[in-house]
Amino acid sequence: MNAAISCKDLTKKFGSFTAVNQISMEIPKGSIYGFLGPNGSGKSTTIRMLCGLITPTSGTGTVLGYDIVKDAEKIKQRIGYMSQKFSLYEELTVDENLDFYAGIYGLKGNTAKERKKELIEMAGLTGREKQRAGTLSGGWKQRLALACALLHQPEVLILDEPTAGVDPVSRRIFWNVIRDLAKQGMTVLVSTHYMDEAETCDFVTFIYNGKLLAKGTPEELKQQAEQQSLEDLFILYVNAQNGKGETNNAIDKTVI
Ligand SMILES: Nc1ncnc2c1ncn2[C@@H]1O[C@H](COP(=O)(O)OP(=O)(O)OP(=O)(O)O)[C@@H](O)[C@H]1O
Repeated sequence: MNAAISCKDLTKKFGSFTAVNQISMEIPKGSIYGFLGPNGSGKSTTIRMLCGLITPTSGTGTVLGYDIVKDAEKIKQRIGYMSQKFSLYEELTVDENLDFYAGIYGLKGNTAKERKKELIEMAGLTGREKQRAGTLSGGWKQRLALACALLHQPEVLILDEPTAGVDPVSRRIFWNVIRDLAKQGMTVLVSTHYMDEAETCDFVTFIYNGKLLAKGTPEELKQQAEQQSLEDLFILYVNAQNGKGETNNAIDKTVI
């Protein structure tokens, strides 16, 4: 498989606590890969290791062929990353935020100007260039953060709960942009708590207590566990792990 991101037995311990426990996965180029799991299950920690922001305790991984430990700086230059906090400068305008990130990515002159123009249009921010980021609503902030993460035309986009706290209309607009990017060949790894978003991913994984429980296409996983929706499946996994609630035998077929 032509994987844009892959990892094997990726593990992160904080002291004696294991936040991520031997996660292995392969994310094909040009796919949208959903990362699902309850709060504190280890999604952000895994994402931060893959972005080269924190070092794994053990295990290996590559992004676009670069080693996540040895080539962390190269990975940071080649991917777009959007954290839960959006990383915007609230006192700066839309234009100034984009200029700041263009500087970080080494874009200059006309290249920077043209790229900014394209992204302002893509994000639907036309007319708001002089507005301070701090005064934008959640949906606009989110799209500005996405525009900043895309300035250097990354091949891989990593989004950590990009739509948390954003209204349904803005979420839909955001996902239309993400799907367009994937159609153009971008690989997208996205963590989310929204099952409607997960249903439209090409592949999903369930992570719980730092462990990867299942992975596959949404259809495969639902069929194997005989569930109508990913939400039902998600609840089933969590209950099965906690040894409570209703479970079914079919779940054994999907759990890794
Ligand atoms: N720097 C750290 N030091 C100690 N513990 C940490 C650190 N970072 C994360 N953790 C712990 O690791 C576990 C996994 O956290 P993580 O943020 O990866 O989960 P998550 O699945 O992204 O959760 P959420 O959906 O709430 O964002 C949590 O118990 C968290 O408290």
